[in-house]
Amino acid sequence: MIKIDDLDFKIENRDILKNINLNIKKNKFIGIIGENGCGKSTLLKNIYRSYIPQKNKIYLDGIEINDYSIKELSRKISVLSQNQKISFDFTVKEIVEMGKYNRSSLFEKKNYENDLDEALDKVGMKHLKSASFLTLSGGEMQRTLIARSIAQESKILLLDEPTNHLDVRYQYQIMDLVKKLDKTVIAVIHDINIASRYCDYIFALKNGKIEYEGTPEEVIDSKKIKDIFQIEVEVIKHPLNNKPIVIFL
Ligand SMILES: Nc1ncnc2c1ncn2[C@@H]1O[C@H](COP(=O)(O)OP(=O)(O)OP(=O)(O)O)[C@@H](O)[C@H]1O
Repeated sequence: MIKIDDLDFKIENRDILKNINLNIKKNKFIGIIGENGCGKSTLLKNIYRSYIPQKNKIYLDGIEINDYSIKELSRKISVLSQNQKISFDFTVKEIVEMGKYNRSSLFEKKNYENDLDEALDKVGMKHLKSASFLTLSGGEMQRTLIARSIAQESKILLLDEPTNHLDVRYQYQIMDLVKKLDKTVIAVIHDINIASRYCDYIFALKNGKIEYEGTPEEVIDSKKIKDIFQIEVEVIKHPLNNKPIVIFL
């Protein structure tokens, strides 16, 4: 579904990403972990074309991403980024409606209202659909933005720190919700235990390179975590789901 061949990316002559190779299959939940500044957001930005790769090396369904129009790309990919600031006083429903701008034909508009309600229902926000977005709590805002990406009907969801600023309950609620969406997800995740619980496959970046990749069981290992984050940890198995969990020493 998404294939990246030997991507390098420079900003102001500095190598930010080096020799990135990824091959992401449909409906997999992919995590990207790594220390601050190692290039995680830059990698996502290359995928959603906020940065234009300096060489054509990112393919979506076999087609180089620069060959898609913006509208075509927005039908394929939705993005929840770290700095998505909405300063105008839109209602929750209006925010979700923005996800629909890429569906403009009369045929596609037929179920418009239903689709909006369904998206809001999925994230438990239907009762707040007339509320002002700016008055929502952080968790409600995040859920509204997820409803917008549901309305967008894209098959791929890119998330840059989706649990940022959320309390523990919302962190798990949002991740549970995303996991159930039946989409291909690529998420930058800071919390290693959350990455372990939700990801099918993890890429660990170090200085702009993929240092380790594999299932959570393969990547979340005390030596590898020390190498990536320079911290001492012990890795044990979660008593209920058997996933690796990190205990900070
Ligand atoms: N527009 C830019 N101009 C200059 N440098 C940039 C720009 N965008 C990113 N960088 C640099 O590229 C490096 C990688 O940044 P990036 O945001 O991808 O890291 P990250 O792994 O997502 O970090 P964090 O975990 O802190 O969000 C950093 O050193 C950053 O300062």
